[in-house]
Order: sequence, then structure tokens, then C-alpha cells
Amino acid sequence: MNTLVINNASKVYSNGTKALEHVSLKISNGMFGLLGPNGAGKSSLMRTIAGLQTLTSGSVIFNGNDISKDPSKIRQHLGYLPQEFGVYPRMSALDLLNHIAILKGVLNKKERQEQIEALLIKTNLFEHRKKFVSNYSGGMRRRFGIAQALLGNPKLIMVDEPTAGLDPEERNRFLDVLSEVSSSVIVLLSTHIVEDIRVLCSNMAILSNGQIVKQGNPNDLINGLHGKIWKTPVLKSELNVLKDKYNVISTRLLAGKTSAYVFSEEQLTTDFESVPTDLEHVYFHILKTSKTTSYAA
Ligand SMILES: Nc1ncnc2c1ncn2[C@@H]1O[C@H](COP(=O)(O)OP(=O)(O)OP(=O)(O)O)[C@@H](O)[C@H]1O
Repeated sequence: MNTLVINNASKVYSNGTKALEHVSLKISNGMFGLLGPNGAGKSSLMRTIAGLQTLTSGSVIFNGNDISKDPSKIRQHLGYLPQEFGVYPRMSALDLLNHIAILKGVLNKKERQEQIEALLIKTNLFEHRKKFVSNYSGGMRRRFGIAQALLGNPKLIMVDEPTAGLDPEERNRFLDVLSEVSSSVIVLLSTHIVEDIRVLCSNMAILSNGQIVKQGNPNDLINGLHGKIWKTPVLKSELNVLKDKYNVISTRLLAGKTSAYVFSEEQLTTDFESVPTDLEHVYFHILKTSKTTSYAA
């Protein structure tokens, strides 16, 4: 069993931005979802775990080694798929994977070829292996990204916003690959797409303004709000009045009509209908509560 322990981690950038504040997490094998809005600090946490930047205070311990002091202790075990690679070289997928595998220390040629072939098949890129990665579509690039992340049999895999911009079929294919590898390693998935966490993760944390505002099993978090989410149709012009009177956590547009979702422990009037809770309700409720708390503080 692998363990990643983040102790009281804080990161302040040189311009004074507090990207992480006293973040503590304990993660073991399986898929762990890190959910939060843009700017919450997800990439900052990922880059720190990958050893690409240091913490201002706190520590990151992987399998007993303090990687905030010695990042080399994580590199050999890490598969990282960042949000954007930047430049995609004019090199075939096969050649590029071969090159990356050598950099990751897979020096035995036969072993390297076997790993690369298995990963090209797993990510459905085998028939495109001789094409330049620079000519791949967005979905193919994401799949190539996961193939390179899995080279060298990492024990910790981190993927940052992996499904952004993918069409539904590509997204499913990508999520399938991730869930398949996650039983024997830690997969840390950072996203602002609630649905990705719901379908994949047995544990999750919500990050907002650099702080962990909730963590737990997604189903437990959903059950915690059971019977407390109410829906009512609303005209856009009436939304502010509704917000003044009720704890509106979100609105959704369906077939051109807006519905407001309200958190209430009490039974509401007949204008409201009790609805089954989903993870998105949990997410919006937590974000709203954490904002209200930090404004009040
Ligand atoms: N190198 C940097 N220097 C200064 N501020 C930074 C730097 N990188 C990130 N930030 C700031 O730190 C905060 C957290 O950013 P981060 O990229 O970690 O968030 P995120 O949750 O990954 O968001 P996104 O989904 O938009 O990437 C933001 O306010 C961001 O502007």
C-alpha cells in the first residue's frame, strides 16, 4: 500500500499570493479527487507533490520519505500529466515514449518495448504510434499524456484537469484507463468537473482559496445532504429576491427554463420540490458555506 501524507502545507508565491494554506491530507491507493474552482490551488498542490516547487511551510511525505526536502525520492515513482504540455514535438509517439522511458530509467530495451506497446494498446494509440504527436487531436494528446505518465510503472499518478476539452466518448475512454490502473497505485485527479469525481473517486477533498474545506467519500457527502436540497422554478428577474429569502446554492438551465436549488433543513412550501442530492449540490453548498464563513471571519 502506498501512502501520501500532506502535513500543514502552505505556499505563498513571491508576489504574495497565498495559493495553499495549512493543507493536510492523507491519501492511499485508489482514485482521490481534488475538486475546486479555478484558482483554488489545485495545480499549486500538484506541482509541489511533483517536486517542481517547494512549500513555504509544511511537508509532503510519500511512503515515509519527506519529498518536500528531497524531491528525487518521488520522481522515480511519479507519473504526472500536467494541464498543458506546452510544446508537442515533431516526433512520433513511439519515439517520444521511448525517449521518455529512458529518462524515467527504463533502460532495458526489451522491457521498454513491452511497456510502450502495452501502453499504446491501453490508450488506443497503437495504430497511430508512428504519427507525430504534434499532429494528434486534443483527445489523442490527452491519451498520449496518460501513456507517458504510466511509463516506468509509477506508484503515484497525478492528472491535472484531464478531461477538459474532451468529447464525451474520449472522456469515457480516458476515465476507463485511469480507473483501471488505480487499484494498485495512488491516482490523484485534480478537476473542477464534479462528474469526473463522482464516477471515479472513492475519496475526495474540496479546495477553495487554498484551503481544504471538506473531505470524505463522495457518497457519504451526498448522504449528508439527503432531504435538504429543494428545487423551484424561477424567472431570472426574481432570482435576487429568492436569494435574499433562501439559501440558494446554484441554478440550472434546462430546456431554456431556470431552476434554483436551495439548501434547507426545514420543509419548504409547495413551491419547492425536494430533489435527490447529487455531488454537484454538495460542491456548491460547501463552496457557498466556506465563502460565507471566510467573509464573516
Ligand atoms: N507562479 C505563480 N506566481 C504567482 N501566483 C501564482 C502562481 N501560480 C499560481 N498562482 C496563483 O495561485 C492561486 C492558485 O493557483 P492554481 O493554479 O494553483 O489554482 P488551480 O486550482 O489549479 O486553478 P486552475 O484550475 O485555474 O489552474 C491563484 O490565485 C493563481 O493566480
